[in-house]
Amino acid sequence: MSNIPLVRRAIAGAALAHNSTSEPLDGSPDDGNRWTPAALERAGSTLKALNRMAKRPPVHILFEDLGFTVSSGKGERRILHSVSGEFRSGELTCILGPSGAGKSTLLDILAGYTSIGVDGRITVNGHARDMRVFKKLSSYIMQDDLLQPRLTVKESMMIAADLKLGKELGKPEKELIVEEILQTLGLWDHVNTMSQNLSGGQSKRLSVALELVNNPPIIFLDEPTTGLDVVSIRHLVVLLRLLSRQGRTIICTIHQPSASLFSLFDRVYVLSRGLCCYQGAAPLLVPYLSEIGHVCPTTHNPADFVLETLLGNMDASAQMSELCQNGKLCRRLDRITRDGRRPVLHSDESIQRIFVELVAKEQMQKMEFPTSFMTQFTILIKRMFTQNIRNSLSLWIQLLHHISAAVLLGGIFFLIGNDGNAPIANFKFCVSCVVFFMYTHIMIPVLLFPMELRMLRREYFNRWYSLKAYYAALTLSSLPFMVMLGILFLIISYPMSGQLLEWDRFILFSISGLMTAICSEGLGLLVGSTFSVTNGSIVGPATAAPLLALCCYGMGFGPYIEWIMKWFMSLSYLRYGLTGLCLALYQKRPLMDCNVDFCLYADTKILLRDLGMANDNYGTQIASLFGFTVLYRLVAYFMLRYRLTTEYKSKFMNYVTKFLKHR
Ligand SMILES: Nc1ncnc2c1ncn2[C@@H]1O[C@H](COP(=O)(O)OP(=O)(O)OP(=O)(O)O)[C@@H](O)[C@H]1O
Repeated sequence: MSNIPLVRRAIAGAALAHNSTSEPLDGSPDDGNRWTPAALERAGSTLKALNRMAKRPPVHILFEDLGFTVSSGKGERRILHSVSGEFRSGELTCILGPSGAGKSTLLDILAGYTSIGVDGRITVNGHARDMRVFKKLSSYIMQDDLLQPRLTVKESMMIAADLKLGKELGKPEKELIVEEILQTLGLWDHVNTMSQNLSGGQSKRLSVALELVNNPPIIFLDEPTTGLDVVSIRHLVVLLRLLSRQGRTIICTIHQPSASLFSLFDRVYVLSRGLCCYQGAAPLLVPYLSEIGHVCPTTHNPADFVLETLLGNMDASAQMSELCQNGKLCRRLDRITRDGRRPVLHSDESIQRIFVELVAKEQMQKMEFPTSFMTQFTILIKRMFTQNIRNSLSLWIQLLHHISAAVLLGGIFFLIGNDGNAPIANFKFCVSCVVFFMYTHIMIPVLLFPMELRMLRREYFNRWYSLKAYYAALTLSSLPFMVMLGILFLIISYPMSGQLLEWDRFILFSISGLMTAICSEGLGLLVGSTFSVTNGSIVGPATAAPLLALCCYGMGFGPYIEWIMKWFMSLSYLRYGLTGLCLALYQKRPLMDCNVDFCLYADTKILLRDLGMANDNYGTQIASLFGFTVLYRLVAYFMLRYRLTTEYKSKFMNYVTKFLKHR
């Protein structure tokens, strides 16, 4: 039996009880009436499903002299100035600071999201951070709520569970975990709501919920409370605190926590102007400030006070940073915390031993992701199909676009297909078909993929699936729609334009047209995965235009095309598409009808000669189109990999730096 209502009541009770008290900031004894950490821990024991999963070792993160520099045309700019600090398991830490202080930057670096321009040391349980292992242990909940718009809350959660938990748990257990998380975050009433219809706060909660599914030992959250109402904020922070009590290391940035919220955090890391101004127990922030002459009035929220102090006094950041040695003093400050306030889960030595064993185990494991390639591929292709089918407006637009374009082309080139006096017009029909397939399929990924890329970045970074599985699913998911709509276009335009009604010609014509479409989508994907929407919408057509010009070059003087132009034309995949279409229509064909005295091109051999296609072979055209498709998709894959993988970026930057140094 599910104990979900109990969970929700327990957490809500703990949060409300806390809300209704005016407990001192250094914590309160558990007197039975007021909220205390112990009361929260009792509530935590009701998180049965999540508790059952908490088997992984605690993780301590230590960073020393961490710096971050960005380079721009105007020179270098230092964002983080050699900050140090420590985040421990079993604690909920809040990174506080004025806007632009470097909070998100620090979180990005600690989570491994940013690695270029970073200097300093990061150790995990006393060992240099191994990103391969670290990524398996951590989740990063980013500021943007990037959700699959046409999936319901429950569907999104179950997909996350299937991808992140694999076969570790059965469907009933996964459902229980999903229900528990959704109940806890107040989303249970919206399980059947499409993500695109959720409010801002609900979307935020769902993006947090998705990353909690596998209950990772380290959770980074960038501004998780943005857009939430006070009650939801409290529920979320209470949940995070409960999770930390199970031995997790939870670090989040929060803009301006209220006083009661502030007291829920175990530790605070204050950043200002890229300097660490305080790191230590949350209750000790006020005494620390008063020791250095900034006395916080009793009625004041300590979080507001420290921000006001840092913003109001230009020297305060430097003064405070110097006092805490830019974060190096954190351990000493920590020891000042009175016994019993913070649960000590393991000694450092035992943690290190367990961790070494875990790292060795993880490194031995060949499987980098919780599920196999096939499982990821199946889940992802199902998700993509579901999303495509549910986007009915887009399907209707595409259907209308294909039908109207087919009718328009059929009308313009009406019944000219067998007219020996109008072969050039029929050639234009073939060019129009190439243009139609090209622009339709280049522009869709150019405009849509950059948006999808942001979602992919989040899921890929959090190791939901491999890029290969995603890319295979992406490549195949659009194929059925493309083929069906393309055939619909051809079924209308081919007979309307009066082409020979022979099945083999129609099939060859369709294959050439559809291969042009598939190849164009590959090129669109390459542009979409390399450029933003704005730049891509310029680069896409700008790339297509010369390819198009090259594909029609030589019309009327085929045998006299210069060798250099022939070479350039061979670089345009559209030339192969167009030649394929022309060969399908004109090869091995009887004389065309001629209603005037003389039709030069009634013999289609002469037409093919003057188009420069006399010596071309249909199979070669299709093979070349296939080759270009593979090439574009491979380059798009590597571009995507380069953009998503920080390791690739750092390796590339290292090579560049070495190269420049040795010159
Ligand atoms: N890649 C970058 N290039 C140039 N400047 C950057 C880059 N990354 C961060 N910055 C700058 O570093 C500073 C800190 O940015 P960051 O996003 O970490 O601030 P923050 O403390 O999270 O602010 P907020 O609370 O407003 O989100 C900002 O001034 C930002 O413009």
